[in-house]
Amino acid sequence: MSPTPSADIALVGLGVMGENLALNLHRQGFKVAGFDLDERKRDSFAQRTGATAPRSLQELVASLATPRVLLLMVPAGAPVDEVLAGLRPLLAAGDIVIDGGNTRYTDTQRRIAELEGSGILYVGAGVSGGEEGALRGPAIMPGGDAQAWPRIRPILQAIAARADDGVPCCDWIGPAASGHFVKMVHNGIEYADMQTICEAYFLMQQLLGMQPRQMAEVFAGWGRGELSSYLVDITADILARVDEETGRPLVDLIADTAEQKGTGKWASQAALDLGVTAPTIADAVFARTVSAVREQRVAASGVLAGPQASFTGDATAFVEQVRQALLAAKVCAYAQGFQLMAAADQEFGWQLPFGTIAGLWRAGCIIRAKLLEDIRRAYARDAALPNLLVDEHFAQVLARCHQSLRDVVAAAARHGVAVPAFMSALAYYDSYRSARLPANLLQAQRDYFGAHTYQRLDRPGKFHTKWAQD
Ligand SMILES: NC(=O)C1=CN([C@@H]2O[C@H](COP(=O)(O)OP(=O)(O)OC[C@H]3O[C@@H](n4cnc5c(N)ncnc54)[C@H](OP(=O)(O)O)[C@@H]3O)[C@@H](O)[C@H]2O)C=CC1
Ligand SMILES: O=C(CO)[C@H](O)[C@H](O)COP(=O)(O)O
Repeated sequence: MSPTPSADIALVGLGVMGENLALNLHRQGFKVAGFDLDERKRDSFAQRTGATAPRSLQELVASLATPRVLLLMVPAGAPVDEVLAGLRPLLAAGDIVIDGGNTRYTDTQRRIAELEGSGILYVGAGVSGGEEGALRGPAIMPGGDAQAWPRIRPILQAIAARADDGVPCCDWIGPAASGHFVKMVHNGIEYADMQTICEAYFLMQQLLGMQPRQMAEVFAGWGRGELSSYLVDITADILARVDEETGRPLVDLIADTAEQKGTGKWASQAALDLGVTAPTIADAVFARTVSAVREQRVAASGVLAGPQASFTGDATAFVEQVRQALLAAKVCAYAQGFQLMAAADQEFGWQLPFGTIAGLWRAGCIIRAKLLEDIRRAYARDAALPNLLVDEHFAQVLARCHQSLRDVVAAAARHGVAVPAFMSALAYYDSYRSARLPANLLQAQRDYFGAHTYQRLDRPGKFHTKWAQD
């Protein structure tokens, strides 16, 4: 006789995230079963967790208590479709499938449509925190079929990180693909956060000639103040690390060619599709793409002219300006990310809980930062905030820091140091605070060559001018 199905949850995909989430679930007292195509991963999982690791999806499903809960942690794209195709004939109405990978939200929309009528409850859940977060407590952003939430809530909230006030970093995001959309925006902000930190490092290195060890101390100091965040902390650690073989700072030995898996690009594409201004997120993606053409850059560095100036100012004062510039740019990037979510909210009618989202990003995830508590408070003051920049707290932060952002961007331009994310954050700030922009001339140009019409400030309606004089 086969044993009574009793596992609380099945993990499909026992790689970096899957295995660590399984260990986390096991530690929290849940009975876990796991499956991976790779036999060695199944064996390692069974050894580390003491849980069952059946050899087929059929046996996996048979080991689960009903209604069944399955968490997919396979690579985004075709593997998710493959697993779903294998699972579908094995599942019944009321069973819950959670895709915890970095799935593009449009794929989640498609899969929800494909499962319609099956009774299977589908959840797209963004998970952030990397290997360590998966093991100790990630931030989790589930969205999809709300009927699944009462059943999966105790499981997901038990394994999630907790913010300082004890609130779990996992809450219901909304219907359809909202969970994966929010995770995509998280990653877009992550790209911008990482790029602005890299630009701060680059400026201190290129203009002030600072060594990684000195910059490690600077970042460690910043991490104790208003820039307190996981990414600043790990930057300090990285800069302090010495290569054992050569005795040199390890960071100096790492090739300056960035890779990417696509979530930042998707966030930028979504911004373009939804008509949202998110230049700092997009520039963070472009900063990776230009870094990747290293051979061309090396060749161009011997051909193309740039300024010869060397830095002559007060180094200590400049480091403080860079800190303020980093804070200002960070606020601009978060403002863009929240604008992107607001536009999706309008488009799809998701009713996204912006304050809750900021709250659950306070711990566990890669962008966790002190600033997120301020964002949570901003949305508590005004749930319909048109832009984070106009919240009273953040308007004051920008009032205090925008001049440093200007000075740093100007210094970078004068010395020929590329800081695309700082520059686009400043342009974003200045564009958003400008009551008048030159789009009046642009509209006239469109009307001139294409009779596209324009609107006037002094009366309603659409107008066309016959611009060319005979
Ligand atoms: N790593 C990270 O820091 C984070 C990753 N994510 C996301 O989580 C998901 C998983 O990532 P990660 O754990 O890093 O990836 P890994 O590649 O480490 O693990 C994925 C696992 O899924 C297995 N797999 C692939 N296809 C199937 C299938 N059809 N059936 C069963 N198992 C399968 C793979 O096996 P094999 O290797 O043999 O193909 C592999 O063991 C991705 O969407 C990723 O973007 C999200 C947050 C952070
Ligand atoms: O989702 C994550 C964290 O939240 C991953 O770390 C992210 O996918 C890394 O992205 P990339 O490889 O494009 O830098």
